[in-house]
Amino acid sequence: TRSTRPQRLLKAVQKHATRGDPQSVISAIDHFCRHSEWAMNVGDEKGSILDSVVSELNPEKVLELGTYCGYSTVRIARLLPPGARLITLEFNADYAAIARQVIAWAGLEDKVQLVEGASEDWIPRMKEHFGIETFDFVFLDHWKDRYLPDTKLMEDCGLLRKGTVLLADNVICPGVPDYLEYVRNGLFYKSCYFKSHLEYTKAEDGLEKSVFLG
Ligand SMILES: Cc1ncnc2c1ncn2[C@@H]1O[C@H](/C=C/CNC(=O)c2cc(-c3ccc(F)cc3)cc(O)c2O)[C@@H](O)[C@H]1O
Ligand SMILES: [Mg+2]
Repeated sequence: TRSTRPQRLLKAVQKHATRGDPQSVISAIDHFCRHSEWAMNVGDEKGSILDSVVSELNPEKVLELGTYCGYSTVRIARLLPPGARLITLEFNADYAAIARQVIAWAGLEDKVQLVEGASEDWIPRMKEHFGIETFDFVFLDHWKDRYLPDTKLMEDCGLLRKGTVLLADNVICPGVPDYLEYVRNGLFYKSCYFKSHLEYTKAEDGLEKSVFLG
């Protein structure tokens, strides 16, 4: 049977990227998505904004919601200091299998824990299962109607502390209106918008950075 797009993306990584070199993995995926097949990775333009937020924050404990093929997982993990940990949640077994191989090709498996399952099932288990008290940084890039309920769930589970940074992809395209209203007009966050473009296109999109006020 015909291969899937994530499988073809992984093949492109294995063909063009150097094992143990995260930047070459990122470049191989961006080239594949720009010149062969579009895929819903955060991409190079928004990825540079993601890089600057992570580099400035130097987080120890990171949570990613929605691994997909592991592109943003590699972007974030490559910037983390030794001993820092990234937990990424992915409930599609096929995507998780591809992402594990992409993360391994980049040589970042020691910094990353890919958990196969739904965010709403695993967010409440972060403390007892992973020994996580609070997260320093959360990247939201899963189903767009899950951003707001999962943010409220993280609050309720005490996983956010004063200064925790949430960075949300796709706040314009496809858009997350309920989440935006909550972090911009609610009382719990200081929020700002980073205008950019939808990955590999000229359409507008952007990232919303929201700092939890505790
Ligand atoms: C509750 C739960 N738990 C665990 N994993 C979960 C989960 N909910 C979803 N996932 C996982 O995360 C990824 C899903 C990503 C959803 N992203 C998008 O839909 C998306 C779409 C576009 C887009 C823009 C314009 C278009 F014309 C078409 C598509 C761009 C993007 O950047 C996107 O992120 C995917 O790997 C899914 O299995
Ligand atoms: Mg996205």
